[in-house]
Amino acid sequence: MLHDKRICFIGAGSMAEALISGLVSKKLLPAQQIYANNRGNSDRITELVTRYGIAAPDKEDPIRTADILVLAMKPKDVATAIEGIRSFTRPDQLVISVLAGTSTDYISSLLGHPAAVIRTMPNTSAAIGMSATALAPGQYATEEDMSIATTVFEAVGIAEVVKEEELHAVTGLSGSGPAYVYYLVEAMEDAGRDMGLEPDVARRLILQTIIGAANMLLEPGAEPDVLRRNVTSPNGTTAAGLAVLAEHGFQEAIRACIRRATERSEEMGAEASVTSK
Ligand SMILES: NC(=O)C1=CN([C@@H]2O[C@H](COP(=O)(O)OP(=O)(O)OC[C@H]3O[C@@H](n4cnc5c(N)ncnc54)[C@H](OP(=O)(O)O)[C@@H]3O)[C@@H](O)[C@H]2O)C=CC1
Ligand SMILES: O=C(O)[C@@H]1CCC=N1
Repeated sequence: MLHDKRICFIGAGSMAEALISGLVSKKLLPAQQIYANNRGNSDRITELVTRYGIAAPDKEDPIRTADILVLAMKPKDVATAIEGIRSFTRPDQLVISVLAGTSTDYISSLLGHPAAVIRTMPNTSAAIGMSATALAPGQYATEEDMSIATTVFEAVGIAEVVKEEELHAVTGLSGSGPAYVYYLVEAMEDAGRDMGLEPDVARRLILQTIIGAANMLLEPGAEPDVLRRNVTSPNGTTAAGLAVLAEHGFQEAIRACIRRATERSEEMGAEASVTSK
């Protein structure tokens, strides 16, 4: 479906690289049909061209000729970025946004035409084909547009269709989510070091524990509270450890973290639209 399409990334940072890496390794379309541009860091573009074999830069042409534009700059930069490319865009292009907080209507208004915009929230695990992505169509996007966008994100992980207003919560949960897991690993590694374990041994044990637990949860009928109880022997080590987590407000901390990240997504969307005024 995408084999003859041209995709141009506007913004070439971490998220663009994760998607490019995933798309190229999954061979969803030839790497030479993928373009990336940014505000002006040409070394970064050269790095992506060399690393993934994507097409060499050409400032205006890929934007004019692309079938799909992927907006991948920070939300605060979207107005300036679109101002810079607006005259090269076409009304029939599909616009996929990965921007936190930023509404499809706002992007259409910046483009100045009823653009088919699909708002998405992937995560950086797209780089290894393991993103958890949610997508929502803007008011001018068709079913075919959604089908194309879903194909893109299914190539780099799983894709779930949600209502646009739910994307703030998705951002707090799974967009930012990899960072929470890395933070947990950092804390577990510190603890392992404190207990005298070799860091490389501790890392291997921690990662296999996380992978094993995630795979247990993927088994049919698995529930986290049941699995947790299965680990927790009465008066044993797990019960002792979990009691300390409860004393430190672990569950409340996680809920507050995701709530705050969700609110921040809402704030960033509002800030981006104020900046452009
Ligand atoms: N990082 C993540 O885990 C995730 C990020 N996102 C979203 O992805 C988007 C990008 O985030 P991330 O990749 O982390 O950010 P980065 O800071 O890594 O990259 C931002 C990119 O945008 C470019 N840019 C800035 N201004 C313009 C402009 N006017 N025209 C063209 N390009 C411009 C920058 O170019 P230059 O270097 O030249 O300044 C840079 O290439 C954000 O909106 C974020 O909400 C979504 C899901 C997960
Ligand atoms: O931190 C951020 O704002 C972006 C959005 C989700 C992950 N990173």
